[in-house]
Amino acid sequence: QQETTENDDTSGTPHPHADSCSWTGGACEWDYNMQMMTATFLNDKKETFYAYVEPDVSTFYNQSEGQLQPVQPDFTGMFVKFVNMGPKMVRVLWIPNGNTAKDPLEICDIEPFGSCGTASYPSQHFQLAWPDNLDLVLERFTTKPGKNVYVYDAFRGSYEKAYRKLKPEDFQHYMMQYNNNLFNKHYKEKTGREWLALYGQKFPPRFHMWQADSLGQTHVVTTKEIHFVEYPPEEELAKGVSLYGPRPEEITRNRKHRDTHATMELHLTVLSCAPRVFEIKHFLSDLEVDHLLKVAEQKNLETSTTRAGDYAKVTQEESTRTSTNTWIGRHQDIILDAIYRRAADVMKIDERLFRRRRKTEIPEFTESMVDISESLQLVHYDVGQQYTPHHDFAMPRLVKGQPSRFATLLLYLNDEGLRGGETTFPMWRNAETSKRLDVKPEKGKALLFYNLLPDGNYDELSMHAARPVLQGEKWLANLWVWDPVLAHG
Ligand SMILES: O=C(O)CCC(=O)C(=O)O
Ligand SMILES: [Fe+2]
Repeated sequence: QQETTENDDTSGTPHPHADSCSWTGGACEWDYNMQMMTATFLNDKKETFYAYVEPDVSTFYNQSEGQLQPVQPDFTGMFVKFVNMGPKMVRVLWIPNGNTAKDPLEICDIEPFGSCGTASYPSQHFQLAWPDNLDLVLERFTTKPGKNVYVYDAFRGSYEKAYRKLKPEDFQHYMMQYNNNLFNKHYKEKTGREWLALYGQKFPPRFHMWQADSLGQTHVVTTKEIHFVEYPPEEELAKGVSLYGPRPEEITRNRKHRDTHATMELHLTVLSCAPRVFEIKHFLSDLEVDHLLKVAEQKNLETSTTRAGDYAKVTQEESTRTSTNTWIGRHQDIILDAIYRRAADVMKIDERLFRRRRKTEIPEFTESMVDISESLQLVHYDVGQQYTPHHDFAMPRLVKGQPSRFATLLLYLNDEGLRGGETTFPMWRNAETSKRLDVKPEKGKALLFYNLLPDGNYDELSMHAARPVLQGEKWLANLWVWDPVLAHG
């Protein structure tokens, strides 16, 4: 008889937060790769946690475990997280090529007891200093493969000393990071991955996450948000949509500009299992694509920054993101509203979460009345422009709920005359090739990927890049969905 151990498969086990996610449109399904683990903290205090354990690569090909081996990617990049366990702001500096004679580059400032991070490579040299005295180096780090987290601890691990020196609130934050480091050890043992999130504060993501069991696996979504096929009159578009969503009769009225069917099917095809990447062809109709481009033309595109609307401001070399972009909201017109609704359907998330809500709408979502989606970001790349490897998440902040970018939906708006400009996942896990996974832009196609894992950790493998455009131009729209909300009020 088999002993019951903490390694038991948890499929069939109720979701530990089932009570709080019944409204999410199916997210209470428990991911079958979640496994129970125990972490030990100070004074031998133990806590259970459900960790996401990456399935054997053979299963990505529908073969039994152990049949195939993962191929080491050519790409050697990695994510690096810096933690500031001190009461003062700390600046992270990068010394390119280890050349200290040159001026180091500012990577990010870390709030007291906070963290920040960047995509990097092994054998890179970083140093930490107070922003007002960069010559006093607090800590130096050289990155190593497989080691993502680098901690500056002002009290060198002595929580007694921290207790004596810090205000109670600061000490509490110190202990959060202290416990997080302890948790990371257990988590790494269990999963082989480092814990990039911050332990002990929030639910795992409660929004639906599509399974990506095997390459080519397809999920079918039936949506009422059928394609627009003829242009609504300008007056209709100019009216916009209420912040709380259109009234039912407005939806009926705009239906006459759309396809004749009551519903349409969208297919999400798995391109990668780890990270989870799905391709959705014909997400947008030609008319909808034309509309987005028209809206973009009416705006002045600005040079893109990294992680706009986000917390960690990463000011790396200027060449990381060379495109131009602009933001457009859901409420601008009925076509945009329909695109948001369709996006919500494709993610199996209630569309009302993609806008502001009245108090009576989804009261179970207690975090905030704020939307979980950002404005659509329209991006334009000319020949030579690109976005170098990066993650769409930013490191957790010491705020309730620890909001983060959960999913990314990319909408490709053109392909004719375009060479290059692929979206690429250089860290994807597979058993066939050491090459990156390239996704070719195709007009109207969407790409969905998750930046978080089902257990709430940040997925390092979700690293991606936009390859340089070689010929023509590239137009793209980005939709980011947060867990739980962007602006935590
Ligand atoms: O342009 C692409 O294909 C990817 C863009 C991207 O990763 C981003 O804007 O965050
Ligand atoms: Fe991105």
